[in-house]
Amino acid sequence: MEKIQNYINGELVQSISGEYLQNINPATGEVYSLIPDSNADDIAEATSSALRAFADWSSMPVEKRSAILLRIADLIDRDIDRLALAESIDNGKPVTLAKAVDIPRASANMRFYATGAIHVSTEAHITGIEAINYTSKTPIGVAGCISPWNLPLYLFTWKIAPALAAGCTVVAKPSELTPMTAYLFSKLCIEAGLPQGVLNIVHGLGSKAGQAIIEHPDIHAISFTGGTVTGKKIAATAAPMFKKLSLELGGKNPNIVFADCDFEQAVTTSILSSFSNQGEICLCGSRIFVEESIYQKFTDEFVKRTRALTIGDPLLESTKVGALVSEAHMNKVLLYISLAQQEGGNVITGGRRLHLDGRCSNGFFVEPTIITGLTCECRTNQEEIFGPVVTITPFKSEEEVISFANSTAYGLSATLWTENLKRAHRVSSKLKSGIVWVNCWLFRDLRTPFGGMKQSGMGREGGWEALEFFMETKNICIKL
Ligand SMILES: NC(=O)C1=CN([C@@H]2O[C@H](COP(=O)(O)OP(=O)(O)OC[C@H]3O[C@@H](n4cnc5c(N)ncnc54)[C@H](O)[C@@H]3O)[C@@H](O)[C@H]2O)C=CC1
Ligand SMILES: O=C(O)/C=C/C=C(\O)C(=O)O
Repeated sequence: MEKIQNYINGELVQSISGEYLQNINPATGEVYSLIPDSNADDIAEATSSALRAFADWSSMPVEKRSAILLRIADLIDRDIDRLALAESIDNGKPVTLAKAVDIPRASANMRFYATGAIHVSTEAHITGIEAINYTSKTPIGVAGCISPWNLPLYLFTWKIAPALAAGCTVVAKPSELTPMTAYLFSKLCIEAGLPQGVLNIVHGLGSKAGQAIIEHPDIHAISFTGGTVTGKKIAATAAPMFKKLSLELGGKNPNIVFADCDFEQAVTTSILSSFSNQGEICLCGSRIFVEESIYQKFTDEFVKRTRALTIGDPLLESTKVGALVSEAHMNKVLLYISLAQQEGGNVITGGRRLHLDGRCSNGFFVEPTIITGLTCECRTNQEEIFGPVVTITPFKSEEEVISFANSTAYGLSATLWTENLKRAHRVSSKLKSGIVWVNCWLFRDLRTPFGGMKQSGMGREGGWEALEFFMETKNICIKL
């Protein structure tokens, strides 16, 4: 059985304790590899290695740093089939999705920041004839990057690329549920000639290895994507240490469909925003609000197309919905479906675990599920489920749907469907979300600020904001 290894000081090594955790294929329920069960000792070693590497990496000409990161991007592209297969086996997502979205985005992340860093510029402020102020931006030091299991290599690279491009060295921890592509990535870093210690990848549990990253006094910036509960815990540890924090947390995103929308586009994209990646994307539109006059028409069509989705073996080309990431997560999703029924909801399609035939008979599959008849205040409509479960609720007016949309503790993204430009602009301005998509969903431009309001997090990723996050700003005032 394959044993995943940590990547510390440029080498692949086992954890200091020599202990391993089991890695399960969620489509079959079988253990298929082992993960180092790393602890604070491994994090200490990784951090020492990152500290040693910092002087050379941060002072290397940015063009040279960029060339190394571009080589890594090229190697991701070269290995796309292998990485997509590994991602699908580790996470349960359809291999077609991993190949079309996850892996191309991982190389795009590397390329975007490798080239972006070359164009960083700083400001000068001329204070009359008396002084010149200029601002320098320098890498903050060792950064800690902690990524989740839903978009494993996609979000892992989304954090480490800006950190490395900015000149930081990194201690990173991928999710213990999906460690495989980060492990394969460490081999690509060695092949690309990334200097030793610049990136260190330590595998293991969040409560042990992850927590040790947050607590380590020589790690000055933490970039985290994951659940809001974990984000709060991280903030509680890191804030008194005055660490810089970027937290990209959960969502309970509204998908608002006005009667004047392009109906076909709204339904087609709503299927994607509800059930892509088994609904395990923090941007999924899990609360669908439909204007009363088209509520029945929308619901009928949406149900029809949901029932047509092929749930199956993630390795088959025909599969549109794969397995949920773990048995525990599947049980959480099923529990929310029961809760919805207790709260008076009608499950109008889906609602059950699926046992497929053949090799996937013990996999963690849940039918795409649509629930109606719930109030906005109930727990089903307030808490993040993070699975293939959506609710549909009718609304009467713009004011009403804005209050429905803003009624949760989250504020990550919102989608709205209307052909009326003025309405699109007016409603967007009133939505308390970090991201608003009008007549589209998850249409990404990596230059744009990405992140949430309220309990969806703090800080923004993407574009210059992510590069700046990993830098320290200094103003130098010269009296003339
Ligand atoms: N992108 C997102 O918005 C995500 C949201 N979630 C939400 O969170 C819920 C719980 O999922 P989990 O797997 O438990 O996610 P999590 O938020 O606990 O895990 C994300 C990452 O944080 C690490 N981690 C956990 N505890 C830590 C700690 N104390 N210090 C440092 N790192 C720590 C994990 O090892 C993993 O690498 C999901 O059901 C979903 O609702 C989960 C994953 C991604
Ligand atoms: O950067 C993106 O395009 C998407 C990010 C998605 C997440 O952060 C998530 O699902 O956690």
